[in-house]
Amino acid sequence: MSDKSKLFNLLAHGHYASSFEPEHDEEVYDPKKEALVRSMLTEIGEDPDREGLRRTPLRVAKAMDFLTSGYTLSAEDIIKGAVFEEEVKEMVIVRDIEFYSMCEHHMLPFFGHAHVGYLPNGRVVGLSKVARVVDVFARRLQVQERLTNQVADALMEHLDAHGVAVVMEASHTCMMMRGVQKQSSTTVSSAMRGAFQDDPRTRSEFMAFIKN
Ligand SMILES: Nc1nc2c(ncn2[C@@H]2O[C@H](COP(=O)(O)OP(=O)(O)OP(=O)(O)O)[C@@H](O)[C@H]2O)c(=O)[nH]1
Ligand SMILES: [Zn+2]
Repeated sequence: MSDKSKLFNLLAHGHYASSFEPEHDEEVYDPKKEALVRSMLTEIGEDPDREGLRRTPLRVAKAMDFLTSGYTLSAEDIIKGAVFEEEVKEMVIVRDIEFYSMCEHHMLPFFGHAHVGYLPNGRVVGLSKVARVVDVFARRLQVQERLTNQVADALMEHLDAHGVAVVMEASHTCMMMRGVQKQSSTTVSSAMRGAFQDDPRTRSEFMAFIKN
């Protein structure tokens, strides 16, 4: 423990609490990622050793791991862990599921809402799992269209549904903060499978539900 830490602990706690460390300079989370972030900071003309940036490589490494945690998750496991036999014949819709993803071109966030519907085939899935499946694919480097398709295909395959519909609406910060700099434009993508693709009335019913 440094002399400064000892003094801090003495003032704060009246003793040298060895478990309490006001400074965490030595904490290492992922040396390779942290070294990359440190280089990036240097390359953009920053001083990675100034106080505000000292723990930034570690924070960025942790944030990147969270934002790309979808690579380590399986939509199949999530869906199959909460499928229930249920004779439901009507469409089920989970709408306005917030999501945050990162575009693979600029590694900048895009975010918005997903609307997911399916026509059960004797089985329903726990509702939270629909939102979890969105996150499994959103927490990766993505393009919005692929993300939309992956959510639809995973549900179609593992739920054995009569049909699945996914509509995603998103704002892309790579189009807002830089590049073309359009603040208000949003992108809508859709993926229709089974009955939602084959039957215009089924598709219209879904579209009407998500508009309200
Ligand atoms: N289709 C699709 N395009 C995306 C998505 N996210 C980002 N893009 C686009 O990917 C394209 C990459 O184009 P490039 O010309 O290689 O990159 P750039 O020079 O940075 O382009 P600008 O953004 O126009 O400055 C851009 O048009 C982005 O708007 C996405 O989710 N789907
Ligand atoms: Zn982008």
